[in-house]
Amino acid sequence: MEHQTDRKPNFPPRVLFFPLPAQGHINAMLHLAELLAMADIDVTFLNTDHVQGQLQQRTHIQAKYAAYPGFLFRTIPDGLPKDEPRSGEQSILRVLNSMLKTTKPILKDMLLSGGVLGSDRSPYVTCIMADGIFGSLANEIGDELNIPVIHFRTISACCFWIYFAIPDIIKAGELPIRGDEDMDRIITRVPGMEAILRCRDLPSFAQIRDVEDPQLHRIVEVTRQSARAHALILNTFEDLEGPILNHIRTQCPKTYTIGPLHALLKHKLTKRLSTTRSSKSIFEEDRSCIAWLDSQPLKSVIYISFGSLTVMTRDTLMEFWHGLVNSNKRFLWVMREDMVAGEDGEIPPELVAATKERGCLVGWAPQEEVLAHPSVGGFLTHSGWNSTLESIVAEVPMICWPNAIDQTINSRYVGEVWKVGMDMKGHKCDREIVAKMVNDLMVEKREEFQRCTAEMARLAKLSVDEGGSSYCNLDQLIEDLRSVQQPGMSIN
Ligand SMILES: O=c1ccn([C@@H]2O[C@H](COP(=O)(O)OP(=O)(O)O[C@H]3O[C@H](CO)[C@@H](O)[C@H](O)[C@H]3O)[C@@H](O)[C@H]2O)c(=O)[nH]1
Ligand SMILES: C[C@H]1CC[C@@H]2C(C(=O)O)=CO[C@@H](O)[C@@H]21
Repeated sequence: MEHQTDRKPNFPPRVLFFPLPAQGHINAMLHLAELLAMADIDVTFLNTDHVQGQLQQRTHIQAKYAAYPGFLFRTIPDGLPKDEPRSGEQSILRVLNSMLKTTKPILKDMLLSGGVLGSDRSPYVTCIMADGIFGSLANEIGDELNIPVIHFRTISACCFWIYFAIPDIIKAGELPIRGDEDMDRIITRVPGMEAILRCRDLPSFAQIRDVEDPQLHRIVEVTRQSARAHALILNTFEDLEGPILNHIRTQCPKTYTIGPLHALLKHKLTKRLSTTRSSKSIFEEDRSCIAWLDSQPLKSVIYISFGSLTVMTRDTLMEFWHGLVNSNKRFLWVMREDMVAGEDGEIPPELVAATKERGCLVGWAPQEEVLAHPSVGGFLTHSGWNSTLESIVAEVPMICWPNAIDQTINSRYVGEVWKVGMDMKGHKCDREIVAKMVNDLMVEKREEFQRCTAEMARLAKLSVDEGGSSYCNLDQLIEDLRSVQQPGMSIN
């Protein structure tokens, strides 16, 4: 069989997407993959066997993307036994570590075997679009096979930049954190964030008590690898994170900001008069909540979702529930079946019963549609990056209950910089606080937030409209992908 490395030039470009197998990563990368497909760039979307199985079971993804002639799904093992649990934050770290150990030779083999990742019209991968968290692995493969690599990091620019700055923070003696009483100390060594960043706002992996922490060092290393990539893509927009992006570009000059990607995709699909929406979720979407929302008054409902990975104790869940009930507001709550930790994880039946009056519980919602619904007036969120962007676009103010990863810094920016919501971090998560914050968001401070959410939503929409920064950056990225050096001229 012909090798990728033996190939003759002049085939059309084909971009290989390689996301971390987690919902927030798959969503963002599928949005971009579709945008490229719309621009006649062929795409191979590489999912793990496990994720592709879930998507096939719960969505019409294969049929939907078959509408794009050069769009292929391919799969790769994640290296874990078939029956190993893969839900929740700890599990995704296990999956990540397993893939970092096992994937490289398999992926390299796939790339070397002509046609495995391509089709007749474009048999060879001309660019690897790797999730930034796979950045080191992807750079190694790119170097060895002479294929350009672009990193798509699905977190906020703020979080990316903090990881980049960690060695300087440590050198300046501002890390480690020295106990709980240290959490309000300001970290001054991140350029562009000199006065805003407290220890408690650092990404969770950076809230270390030991500077040798191996997990943090792996994340810092992978982040710094983006400076070696052909380009870096961030799902953000200039008017949101401009000052930080200027700093990032001192290290990663070719940084494309093309977000909010879901809004850019929607804009382009609408222009094509193609507005049918379909699920991309590895969870079973329950659309009954849309009918429920249809029967609620304007902006009366608070929507609650903690994303695809958050796990909480039953006690925390009960505090949220009592707080919501005591707030007297209507609520729509996404309660994943794997969301409550421990064996006692079943949703309390009394919760389900009492909620019926003024609430609606679903296992997984069509979130973009929910946030855009006129009945929704607030969002209690874990501050995952996709949820944050979706809320900004929908002009819905947030209460942030960040749990881990980048959520701690995203929530700080939501509360203190963009002023489109309130940060619960640092407050005890009890029913009084929850009820008060819900009331503040939905009633007392509603008008105050409205001004900022309306302005930020306006800027987000401008960025994805024709001539806007993200719209133009996507065009440049497409040009770049069409012109990147054809691979396969040599094996290093
Ligand atoms: O009922 C639901 C709940 C969520 N979503 C969607 O699922 C995605 C969730 O993504 P995100 O908000 O980013 O949260 P996580 O699933 O927790 O994402 C992980 O990945 C993100 C991107 O790297 C990080 O920002 C988060 O911290 C990390 O937990 C969003 O697009 C939501 O619209 C639904 O469609 N239905
Ligand atoms: C499992 C988490 C490890 C870090 C990943 C990440 C990142 O890009 O830093 C973001 O979200 C999480 O899903 C990933």
